Amino acid sequence: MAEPTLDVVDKSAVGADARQFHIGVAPGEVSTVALLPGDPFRIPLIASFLDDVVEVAHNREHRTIVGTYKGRRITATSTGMGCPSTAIAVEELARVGVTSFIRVGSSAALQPGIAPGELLVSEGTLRNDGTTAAYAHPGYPAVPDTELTVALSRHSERIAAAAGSSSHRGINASDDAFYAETPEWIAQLNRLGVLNVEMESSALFVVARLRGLRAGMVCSCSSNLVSGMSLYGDTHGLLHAGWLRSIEAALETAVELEL
Ligand SMILES: O=P(O)(O)O[C@H]1O[C@H](CO)[C@@H](O)[C@H]1O
Ligand SMILES: O=c1cc[nH]c(=O)[nH]1
Repeated sequence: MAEPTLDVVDKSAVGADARQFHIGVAPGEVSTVALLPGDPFRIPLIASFLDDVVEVAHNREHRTIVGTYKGRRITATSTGMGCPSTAIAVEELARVGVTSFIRVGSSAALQPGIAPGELLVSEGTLRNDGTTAAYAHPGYPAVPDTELTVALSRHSERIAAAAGSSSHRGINASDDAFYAETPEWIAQLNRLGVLNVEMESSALFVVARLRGLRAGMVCSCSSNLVSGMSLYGDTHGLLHAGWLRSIEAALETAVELEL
């Protein structure tokens, strides 16, 4: 029997000029820079810094707004949790015109002396995720844009210090499985000097590099996994204050670098 002829789809060429399938955004509706929280319910926090805010779309976990900060157009889109939905958000935002991305997330500290609400700026990500394995060799580094990271770190340090808090910079890990972070894994990351762990930056940095885009990340510390400080403690107010400082640092970076 003859093999059926397949008309195989090339996804790299799909939908570049259309309303995007997952995020629901069309070309021309967003700015060149996007802030990326994980949680759609954190989009209003970003909106509180902006003027003339418009909601562009809210489809699945991806809520998108556009507004202005100090005269610069700013987009914010929630990625949802984890690398699969983050890779989709970055791919689709790039198709509609975004060229720079700053993740404003939450993350658990892996070194002693870091408290909830302190800021954590990424200098690179240990890729403990499955999504980026589909994109690149295991040795391919997940690294943020250097110029963006230097500016983001400077603004984070200034804004944290003004509030009597701190900002740290270093290598973080991206895990896929929040509840499979065993004590052994946490101790191993700590011994490697890894500063913090979250779940999205691996995809953000790898996809951004492969597509010629700029990316960076600043997180608010949610808990400290080597100081017995659990997520379920009374730290939400501190985490929230850190989110506000991380958003301000990201916005100042976007203005300074004209992203
Ligand atoms: O608060 P966000 O930005 O979602 O970040 C962190 O919180 C979630 C886990 O609780 C993961 O998405 C992790 O990366
Ligand atoms: O991956 C993560 C993110 C936040 N907190 C954790 O404990 N793990």
